Amino acid sequence: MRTLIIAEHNGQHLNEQVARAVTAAQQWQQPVDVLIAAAQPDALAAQAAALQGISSVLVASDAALQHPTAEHLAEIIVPLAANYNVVLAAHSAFSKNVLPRVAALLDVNMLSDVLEIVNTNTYVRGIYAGNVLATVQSSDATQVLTVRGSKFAAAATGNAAGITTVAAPAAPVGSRWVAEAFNKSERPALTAAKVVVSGGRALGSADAFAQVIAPLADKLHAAIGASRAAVDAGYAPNDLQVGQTGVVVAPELYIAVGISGAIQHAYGMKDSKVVVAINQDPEAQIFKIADYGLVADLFEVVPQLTAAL
Ligand SMILES: Cc1cc2nc3c(=O)[nH]c(=O)nc-3n(C[C@H](O)[C@H](O)[C@H](O)COP(=O)(O)OP(=O)(O)OC[C@H]3O[C@@H](n4cnc5c(N)ncnc54)[C@H](O)[C@@H]3O)c2cc1C
Repeated sequence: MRTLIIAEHNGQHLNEQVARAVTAAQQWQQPVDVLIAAAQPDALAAQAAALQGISSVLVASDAALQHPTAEHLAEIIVPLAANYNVVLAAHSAFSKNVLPRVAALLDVNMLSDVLEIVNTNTYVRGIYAGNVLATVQSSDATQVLTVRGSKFAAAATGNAAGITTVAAPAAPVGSRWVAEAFNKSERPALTAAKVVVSGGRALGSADAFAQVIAPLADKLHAAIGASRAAVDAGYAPNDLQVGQTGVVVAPELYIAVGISGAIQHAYGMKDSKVVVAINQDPEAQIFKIADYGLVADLFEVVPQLTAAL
C-alpha cells in the first residue's frame, strides 16, 4: 500500500511543515505520494518532487483551488484514498479543517496531532493539554492522521519524483470562499520563527506590548507571542496566542515575559529548544519548564536586556 501526504501551501510555496510530514511518512516503509491541490500547481509540484522520500506528486488543478475550501479538498482526497492505507498531513489550522472531513467521509477515526508513530497503526498523542501521553491503536483500513511537525526533522531536497495529474471534482455548492484578511507584519511568522518573545497578563496593556515586548523582539528578529490572558484582555491580537487553544510553537529560543506557565500555555511552547522565563514570582510554574529563569520585574529588566543586545 501507499501513503498520501496532503500538502499545505500558499499558492506559491509549500509550507515548510510538508517536509516534516514526509519524514513522518517514512515510518510505514512504503511509497509516499504528495497531493498538490492548487489553481497553478506547477511550481508547487516541482518543490514537492524535490523532497527526498517522495515516490510521486499528484496534482489536482482547478481555478476554484486558488482559494480552496476544506469541503472541496475533501472531495478531491476521498476518491484518491482508495489507493492509500495512510493519509497524513502536518498538524495545522489547514489540516485540522480538512482531514477530519476526509476521515468522516471515509467513516474512519481521525488521529490528530500525533507526536510519535510507534508502528503502522499505533501512535503516541498528548491529551489533557499534553500532560498525559496516550498510546492509541487504530484498526481502520485507512489511517487518517495529522503529525506534530516539530517532532520530525524536515526531509532533505534533491529528489526528482514523477508528477501525475489527478481529477479535481468541481467545488461543492454548499460553501464558497468569500474573502480573507491578512495581518501584514514584517516579523517572521509565529509558527516558523526561530525566536519567539511572548508576553503575558503582567504586561497590563497593548501599549506595554508595543513598548516592552516589540523592541526586544525587533532586536532578536523574533516573532511575538502572547498568553491567552493577554489576548483576552486585548493586549495582543488573537492570532498571537500560544497554547492549547492557540498555536503550537517550537523555536530555538522562547522568551516568556510575565507569563505564569499554566499547562494550557506550556502545551504550546514546551518543545522549544531553549526557554527563558522572566517573572517576578520565584514560585511561578514557568520556571519548571525554563532553561534560564530571571526573577525580576519585567518593566525593569526587559528594557535593560533590549538595550544590552
Ligand atoms: C480550556 C482552556 C484553554 C486554554 N488555552 C490557553 C492557551 O492556548 N494559551 C494560554 O496562554 N492560556 C490558555 N488558557 C489559560 C491558562 O490557563 C492561563 O489562564 C493563562 O495562560 C494565564 O496567562 P498569563 O500567564 O499571562 O497570566 P497569569 O497567570 O495571570 O500570570 C501572570 C504572571 O506574570 C507575573 N508578573 C506579574 N507582574 C510582573 C512583572 N511586573 N514582572 C514580571 N512578572 C510579573 C506573575 O507572577 C504571573 O506569574 C486556557 C485555559 C483553559 C481553561
